Amino acid sequence: MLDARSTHRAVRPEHAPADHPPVPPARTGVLLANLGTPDGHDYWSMRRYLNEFLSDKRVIDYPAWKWQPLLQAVILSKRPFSSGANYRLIWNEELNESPLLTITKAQTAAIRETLADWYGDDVVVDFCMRYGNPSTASKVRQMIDAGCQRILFFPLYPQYAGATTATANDQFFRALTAEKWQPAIRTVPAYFDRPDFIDALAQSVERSWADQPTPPDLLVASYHGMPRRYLMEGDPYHCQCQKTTRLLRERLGWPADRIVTAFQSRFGPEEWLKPYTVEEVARLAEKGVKRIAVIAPAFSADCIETLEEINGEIRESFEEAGGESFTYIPCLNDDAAHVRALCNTIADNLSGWAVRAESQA
Ligand SMILES: C=CC1=C(C)c2cc3[nH]c(cc4nc(cc5[nH]c(cc1n2)c(C)c5CCC(=O)O)C(CCC(=O)O)=C4C)c(C)c3C=C
Ligand SMILES: [Fe+2]
Ligand SMILES: [Fe+2]
Repeated sequence: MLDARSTHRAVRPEHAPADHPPVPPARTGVLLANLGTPDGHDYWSMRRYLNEFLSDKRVIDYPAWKWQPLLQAVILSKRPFSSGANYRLIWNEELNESPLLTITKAQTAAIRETLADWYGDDVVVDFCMRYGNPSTASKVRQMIDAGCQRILFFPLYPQYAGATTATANDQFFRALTAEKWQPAIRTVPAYFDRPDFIDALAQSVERSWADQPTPPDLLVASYHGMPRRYLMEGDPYHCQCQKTTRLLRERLGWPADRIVTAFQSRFGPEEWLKPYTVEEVARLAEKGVKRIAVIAPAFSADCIETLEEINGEIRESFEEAGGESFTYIPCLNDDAAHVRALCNTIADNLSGWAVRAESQA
């Protein structure tokens, strides 16, 4: 939804004949993007969503002649059931939507409110998904209808990956090909190394430590994985994840051995980035580590990979190997320090496009 407080009205230009289309006053759009969500956890909703997701060449780069028969005949006949059952465990029944959608709506509302204070109604804020709804194309259309002659596109992934940031940008640029009047465009790059983002992560760790009478022995930073081959072919995601851990550790003032980096969510037969979180937590427990906390710094919002995989499968792996206390530190979601860091990131990238009310005064 675009900003309801808007006073902007479309008008017909003075020179124009009666049938000239109305031209809305110029505005700037900020379009947030996250990964996606099925419309429901039933078989067909899951199949539609997974088909769109797993047919994306940025995610799975095998040639279509090799991959599509396997995807259509084997994977999409089974995975919609198993994934659907996992979604059912975490589904927001009240709103009938996935947690990722609920949280993205809350983030958007909080960012909209802050940017309205900073820029008034010249800047409109909305969100879209790469897969599923609301689609990127539908939101690009709405923004152009609302008069956005400039759009700042912001994929909500702290670290760059071809499978996330680049494919979100691809979809955005594809949507623009349908538009007669293409707005000026900027895309927001990875923001994992911003001090305000690292500070928001560190505060969430400090809160978790303060909440427990006996603090955890160590922190596992668990990032979504990807095939190791993608790293070898030039994807910087691995390095940006490692650097995120280092910056977080430095901000916390901790020694190197108090944080472990690991990668989760392996999919398919290839080797992925290692160590695998599910194995690493078991190894730690076998070595005698009794208390761990897990944080997921690659996810800007909790989703199936955090709520179900980390807090389910990975927790079980630790406990079965002898671990005693497992704390999951939630994603930053609509936490105030996170919203502030995202708004600062947006403001930096809007420089020269929009003027903040404070500096106008
Ligand atoms: C945070 C960064 C992410 C990277 C990097 C990433 C790479 C990547 N993912 C797959 C395959 C799957 N991803 C799945 C879910 C999923 N992935 C991310 C983020 C990243 N993926 C998120 C936020 C989610 C959760 C979405 C949600 O709706 O909650 C899944 C599970 C799909 C399912 O069964 O529901 C798969 C499979 C690959 C192959 C890949 C690297 C190339
Ligand atoms: Fe993924
Ligand atoms: Fe690296």
